[in-house]
Amino acid sequence: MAPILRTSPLRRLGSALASSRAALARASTLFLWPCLPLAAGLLVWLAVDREIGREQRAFQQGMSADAQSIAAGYAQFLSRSIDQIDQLTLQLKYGSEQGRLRLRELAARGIFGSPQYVDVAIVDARGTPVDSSAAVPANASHAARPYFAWHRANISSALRISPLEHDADAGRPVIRFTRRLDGPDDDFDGVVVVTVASGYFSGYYDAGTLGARGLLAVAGDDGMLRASRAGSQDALPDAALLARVPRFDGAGMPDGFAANGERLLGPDWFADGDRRFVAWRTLPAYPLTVMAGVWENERRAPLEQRWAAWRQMRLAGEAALVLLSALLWWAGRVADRRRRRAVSVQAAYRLATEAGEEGFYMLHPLRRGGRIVDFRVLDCNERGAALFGKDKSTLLGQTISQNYRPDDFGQLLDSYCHAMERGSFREEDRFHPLGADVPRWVRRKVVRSGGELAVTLRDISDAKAQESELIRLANTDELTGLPNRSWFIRRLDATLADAGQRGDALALLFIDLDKFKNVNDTLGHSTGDAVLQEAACRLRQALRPDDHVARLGGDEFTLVLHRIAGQDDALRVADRIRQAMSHPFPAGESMMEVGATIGIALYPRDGGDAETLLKHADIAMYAAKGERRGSHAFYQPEFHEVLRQRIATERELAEAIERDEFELHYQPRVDACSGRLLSLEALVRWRHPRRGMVPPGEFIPVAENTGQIIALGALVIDRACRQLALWRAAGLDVVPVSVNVSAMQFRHGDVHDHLARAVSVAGIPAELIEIEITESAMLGDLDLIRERLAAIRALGIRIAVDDFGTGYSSLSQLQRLDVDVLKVDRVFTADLDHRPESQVLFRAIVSMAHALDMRVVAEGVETVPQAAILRDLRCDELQGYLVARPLPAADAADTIRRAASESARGERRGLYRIA
Ligand SMILES: Nc1nc2c(ncn2[C@@H]2O[C@@H]3COP(=O)(O)O[C@H]4[C@@H](O)[C@H](n5cnc6c(=O)[nH]c(N)nc65)O[C@@H]4COP(=O)(O)O[C@H]3[C@H]2O)c(=O)[nH]1
Repeated sequence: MAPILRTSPLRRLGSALASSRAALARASTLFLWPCLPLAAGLLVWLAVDREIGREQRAFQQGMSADAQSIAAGYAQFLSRSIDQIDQLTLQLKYGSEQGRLRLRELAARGIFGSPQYVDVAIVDARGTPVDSSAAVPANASHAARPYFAWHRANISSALRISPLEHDADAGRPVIRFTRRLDGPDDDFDGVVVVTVASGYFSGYYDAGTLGARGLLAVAGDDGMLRASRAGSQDALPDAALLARVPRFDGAGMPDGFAANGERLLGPDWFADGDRRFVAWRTLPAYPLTVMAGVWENERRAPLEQRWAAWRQMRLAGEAALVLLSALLWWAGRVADRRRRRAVSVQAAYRLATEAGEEGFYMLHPLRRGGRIVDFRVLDCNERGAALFGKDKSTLLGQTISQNYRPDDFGQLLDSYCHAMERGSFREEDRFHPLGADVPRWVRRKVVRSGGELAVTLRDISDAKAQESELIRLANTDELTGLPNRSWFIRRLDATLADAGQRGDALALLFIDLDKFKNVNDTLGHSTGDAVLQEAACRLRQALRPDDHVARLGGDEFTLVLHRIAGQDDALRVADRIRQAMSHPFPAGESMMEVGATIGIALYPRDGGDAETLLKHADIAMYAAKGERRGSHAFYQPEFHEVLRQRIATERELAEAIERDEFELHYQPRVDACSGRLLSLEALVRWRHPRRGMVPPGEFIPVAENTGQIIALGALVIDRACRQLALWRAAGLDVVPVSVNVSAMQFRHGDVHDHLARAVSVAGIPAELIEIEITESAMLGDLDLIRERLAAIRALGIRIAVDDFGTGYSSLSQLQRLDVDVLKVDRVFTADLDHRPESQVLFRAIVSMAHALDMRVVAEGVETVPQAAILRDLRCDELQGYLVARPLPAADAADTIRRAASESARGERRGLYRIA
């Protein structure tokens, strides 16, 4: 009985957790995994950007620092240089004002030897150079020059620095540093002019720090350049590099330029359209501002290359990550589709099986160290849970090991692991979970589904039971309970294979019940069945425990004797069986002798396979039966000939009946006292075309076995009636003729009709015919038999019981059947003259028969003493060789004639004479 357990809150929480876990797993598959590469890509992207940005900043800072330090150094250099020039102009001023100055001499002494000095001159108040370090043209005048005018107009002794000028004599740009000369009254007395090549100021340019296209420039407060250098080439035209010159006049600094500063100036500042990082410093003592510009492109180029390489690598990496993401997304979708399909299949399957016969389970493998050690029930239907004697909520979440005994679990685990590896398996197996009282049979189907196992169980116990029953029925003879032919053949094959391997000998006995046909024909099938059951029982008892007996069909049995030492073992068993079968069998209300004939084949002598052995044992049985019923025979190859003969006889007999190759002989029956001819018994003979006259003992059993006896019997009746008609037509004073009717013929049922027809066709009185039927034909359904006999008697035909004493009919039974004549079997006659008890028996038969109003005929009377005794015993009629042998029709006619003439003469000699 299944334990009833309610769903616990914990279990509900568990299933909620399980479903959210599944949703999480799905979200991971569909979104998380594909997003991870994208996120990684984004991080890489940002990291590269960040690094590039950091490098850019560092680069700018570097450029700024460089530009500033260059500008600072340049400012110092320029301040120092101008300081020197300032000092020089002061000295010249004082020297000139004191009249001690001789510039040419100083120049000659190399005072102005520095290359920056283009010229140093003293100009008088009219503008005429009065002294000069260089040669002065005759008409040279400074009067028109801006600085001259300025000094004349301004009473200032400060140093004046001119804008950049082109000195035609020097052929290069120059800057003139001038200072006013004062006269004694501080009136204007001229100007000291120091002309310096502007290239001197830009000589500070260092390609190592400023690069190939860096900038050095000096601008005045007036916004005009004093010196300029772009790159390593010092060339005034390069001053054009600065498209715009910032004004550093300290008064409000346009464009946001402070006195000292730095800035990245864009393309609009430079004629070449490039950008430079420019730092500037205003000289504290002079109205000049120096500018140092670092060319960004040059510095930036290697960095740009590196950044470009980084960006390319990043792009490739991003592409790979996007691809990976797409792949993961695609794989996720496929996996999700598969999982959903599996889930929907699972759901559909569960739905389908929910109301069905099958138990359904989804099992999740549990691993330890990578090895599957158990399975957990993820899902199941109610039917599946019921197979374990549980309700579904209880079984869910449990492991298989919780539900099986250790041994069963071990086997099942192996099978399930096998399915996890191979994909699927199906089997039929005993199913005995813990809690189940009895094991059941199940058909188990196991299919791997994703990482889990889908298992279905169908209870096939009923089908198995039916199958076993069918197998049992297929292998068992229902009537006797013995194994049947097909089981026996299979078993025999296996037994022979075993015996062959071990070198054993065995015997196969083929047993045929001798008179079974008779029982069946006369007593009906139910009696026949009882005889077969009794025979089976006796056979079982006659066997050793490990020998096998089977019913092949009909009245044929077979048995195998294992491991026999020799032929004698088989002989002993055969004797025991014959003995067992020789006892009378209960047949209806009486007993009946049946007996058995046995054919024996030995392995390996008579055959190596089941079919051959069985055939040879059958042939041996046939041969034994041909020899004598109730005997046995070991198989001999010559038996084939016997069998062949028998088959030939059956065929020939059929042809003989068709061609009517039979004739009747007639054996007289005479009065026991007078010897007068009373009747004739018609006995059939087969006039065989080759073999000559064949006695009935050779073909009547064959005809009975094959059923040909019915046609043959009809033929005999016709022939006897015709003969009587002929004899009557020939004027003979005929006596009644008795005809043998076999048990089968009688049971067949149309004897009455045929007799009536034959008598009528022949045109003879029915009283001329008598039928002889054996005791065995009278056994069975007495009412039916009496009915039939009464109908025959109603025609006027008398009934005689043939071979009385060999069967088990009783006289009282015969009385009920209204029998007219009792023919006592010749075995009783034969014993009369030497066994006194036979006479006692005979006397009893006679007196009882007479009491029942029956006449008694003694068969097989061969001797005069027998006849004498019989007469003394008040036997009514005699038949036997003593009187006459069965006679051909012509001889029988003579006998009739003789008997009639004797009768007419009133002689009382009769056909025989008792001494
Ligand atoms: N040893 C010995 N034998 C004697 C003596 N007197 C008669 N016989 C034999 O005993 C048999 C008597 O016939 P049955 O008992 O009906 O026994 C018959 C009968 O059962 C059967 N049979 C013969 N003709 C027919 C027939 O037309 N129909 C049927 N159903 N059976 C027949 O064949 C059996 C044998 O017939 P038969 O060979 O003709 O053998 C006959 C006969 O020749 C004697 O003094 N000593």
